[in-house]
Amino acid sequence: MELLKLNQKSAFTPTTIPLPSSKSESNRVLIIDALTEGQNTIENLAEARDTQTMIRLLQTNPPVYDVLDAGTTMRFLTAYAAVTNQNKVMTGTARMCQRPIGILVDALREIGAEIHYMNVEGYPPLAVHGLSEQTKSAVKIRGDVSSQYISAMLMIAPILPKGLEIELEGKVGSRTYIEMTLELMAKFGINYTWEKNTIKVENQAYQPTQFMVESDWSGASYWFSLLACADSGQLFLKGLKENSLQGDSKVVEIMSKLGVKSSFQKDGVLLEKIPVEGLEEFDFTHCPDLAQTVAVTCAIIGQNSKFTGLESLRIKETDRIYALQQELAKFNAELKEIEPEVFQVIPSVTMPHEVKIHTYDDHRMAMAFMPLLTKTQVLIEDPDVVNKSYPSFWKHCQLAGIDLSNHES
Ligand SMILES: O=C(O)C1=C[C@@H](OP(=O)(O)O)[C@@H](O)[C@H](O)C1
Ligand SMILES: C=C(OP(=O)(O)O)C(=O)O
Repeated sequence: MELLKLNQKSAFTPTTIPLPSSKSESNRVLIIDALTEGQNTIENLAEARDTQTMIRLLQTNPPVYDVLDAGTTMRFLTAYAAVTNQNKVMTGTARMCQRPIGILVDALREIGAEIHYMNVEGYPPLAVHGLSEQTKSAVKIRGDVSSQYISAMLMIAPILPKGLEIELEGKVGSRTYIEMTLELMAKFGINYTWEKNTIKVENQAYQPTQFMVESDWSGASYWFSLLACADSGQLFLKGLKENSLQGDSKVVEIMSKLGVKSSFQKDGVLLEKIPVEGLEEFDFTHCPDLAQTVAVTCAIIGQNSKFTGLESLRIKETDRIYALQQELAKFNAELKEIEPEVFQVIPSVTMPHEVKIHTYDDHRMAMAFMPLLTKTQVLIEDPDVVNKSYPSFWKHCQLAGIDLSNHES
């Protein structure tokens, strides 16, 4: 077992963290680019494995699209393969084949795509046989499982001869990601309407565009957390904008209550340590990728808090609720379900001299627990797991002055 040892450190001198680019923005513009007739200029695509996998699959066009563990790549490429009328097998890691896709497959079948399950009904692997004729121009999609199904359908909508009307059914989670999809489509010349629960996109052409991918706010969240947990310090996060397309920019507001002040500058944001105001209730419905960061922060800084909107965490890279519960317990903190789907973070009161974090094939488990090094020595199992979204994460930790080394198990 590969282990990374992070030595305890609680003060940070001002440092600039370059940050990776957003994989969510990158994976959307890559699909839009593939659907555009004409030349786009896209700058700053993400180094994330999820994005590099998408680039490789689009460029090499193999008969089997193996997306590894990338949810957006699986969902977006399934819709892309259908609308471009291709025969493709869609597959991924064992975990990817346990992440549901039935809602997207149903929607694609409704508009005329031919798709078969190759193993278990509702889950990858899939055999996509394209969409030769659009049979319907309106679909209903439930919004409470994954917004990625809706984003996937929206991006192919302008290409469909009859356009597409999507009625969102029930509670809509990760709404900010649907907004990101539509705002990006608009930047590439697409008109749409979104009234109440119905989004409508007519048949129209994407326009060649110049686009620069922003830095990744989900990746930025770990640096906010580090400062929230530290005794003192300042960090400058490069390439973030105040008016972001990414819903995870909500971390600014959340962390302002947990001891981090953000000041936007021309080319990024300056983080400074301030007194904790305390916020007792957090709803992660629209920013699920921030939940682990904030849970660990609250557990470390002694902030007893209530968490809701965690439902989708169970079907991500791992069951993130279970994973958090197991790993928080290692330093005597808890994520306790106090009523159905309502959780309480009960902070740590005694800290062991060393904590070994298991990462469950989930990049966010490794990164979210890094700030624990402000209180004790930390060992991270399988540190390369960060490559999914943030391959330079440990290098950036070193830039921040963190002493880390490989450790024999
Ligand atoms: O569309 C996207 O880029 C994403 C949407 C979210 O997933 P869900 O919609 O499944 O919550 C998020 O968790 C994921 O990391 C990226
Ligand atoms: C859930 C995530 O990604 P995906 O669903 O695209 O695999 C994530 O990056 O935290």
